[in-house]
Amino acid sequence: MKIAVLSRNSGLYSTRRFVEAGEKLGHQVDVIDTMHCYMDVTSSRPSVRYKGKALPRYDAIIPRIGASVTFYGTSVVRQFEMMGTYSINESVAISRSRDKLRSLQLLSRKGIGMPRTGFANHPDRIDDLIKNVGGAPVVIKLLEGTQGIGVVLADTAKAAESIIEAFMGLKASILVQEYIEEAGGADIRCLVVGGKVIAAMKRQGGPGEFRSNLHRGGSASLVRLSPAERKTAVDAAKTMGLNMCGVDILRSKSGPMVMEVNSSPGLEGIETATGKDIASMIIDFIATTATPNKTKTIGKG
Ligand SMILES: Nc1ncnc2c1ncn2[C@@H]1O[C@H](COP(=O)(O)OP(=O)(O)OP(=O)(O)O)[C@@H](O)[C@H]1O
Ligand SMILES: [Mg+2]
Ligand SMILES: [Mg+2]
Repeated sequence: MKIAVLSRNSGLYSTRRFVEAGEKLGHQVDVIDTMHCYMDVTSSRPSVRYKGKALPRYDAIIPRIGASVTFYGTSVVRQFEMMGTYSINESVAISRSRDKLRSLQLLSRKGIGMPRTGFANHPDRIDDLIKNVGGAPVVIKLLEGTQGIGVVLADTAKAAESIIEAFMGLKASILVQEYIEEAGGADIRCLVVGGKVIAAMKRQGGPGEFRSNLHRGGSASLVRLSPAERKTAVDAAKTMGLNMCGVDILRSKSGPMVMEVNSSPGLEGIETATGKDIASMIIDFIATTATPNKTKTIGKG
């Protein structure tokens, strides 16, 4: 097969691993810089142009769309879909999961466990917003944050109000969430591919840190999932319509709670923690699933 990895940087661990694994399995794998693709969207024979030439026909693409380039990146994926190229994750599903508001609304509608969450743009009654998710302590998150930046734990209602006011002053959209203390500064990353959890790891924050992000000094280890956790991860992936994703779960007193679903999950942490060749498992999934001109929208909303 001819596979393209849409990635801004061919030196990234995950990108390199897809190329390595694909070539080992006998496929041709090219890395295409998403942001350098351009296209004639009105042509009756859609194509993607790159560095002065039309790209050859690929059987499948693996989009690795960073959060900051979601808008343009998904439009490039859409163009490939119009050409009949199979994308492991569809453009609509990527957009859906990127929008935290939209994805939490959809997950909640499907009855998937999640921390009580309030969204606000500019509430007149911040005290009510906090009370509505069960009162302090609460976690306040910037809608656009990643790597744990912009995620704050407020111990008291007073602290929460000041933090929310500060974010509002910066015109940032925020989310206020019940703090799941019993998670103990850890979360579980479940890697779902083709409706199955193919790998999972526990990430534990450093001492005194409630955020488990590896970028914030967290450490990863192997974990055994309960059947309920496995089901939650698979249901979340299905709700988002993603064939490949990382589902982040908190272990709470009332069962697994989904925090977010990531459509471009990194491979380094999870391959290291589990010792599995995950890149090859993903390439294998593509090789058995990719059918030309069969891009269909899975998931709703
Ligand atoms: N409601 C909560 N209760 C307890 N811990 C939480 C809660 N929300 C987040 N955390 C902790 O903070 C970390 C960062 O939060 P979250 O994943 O929402 O932020 P992010 O900036 O989107 O990170 P990412 O890089 O994973 O996208 C989580 O991995 C988890 O350990
Ligand atoms: Mg995130
Ligand atoms: Mg996270």
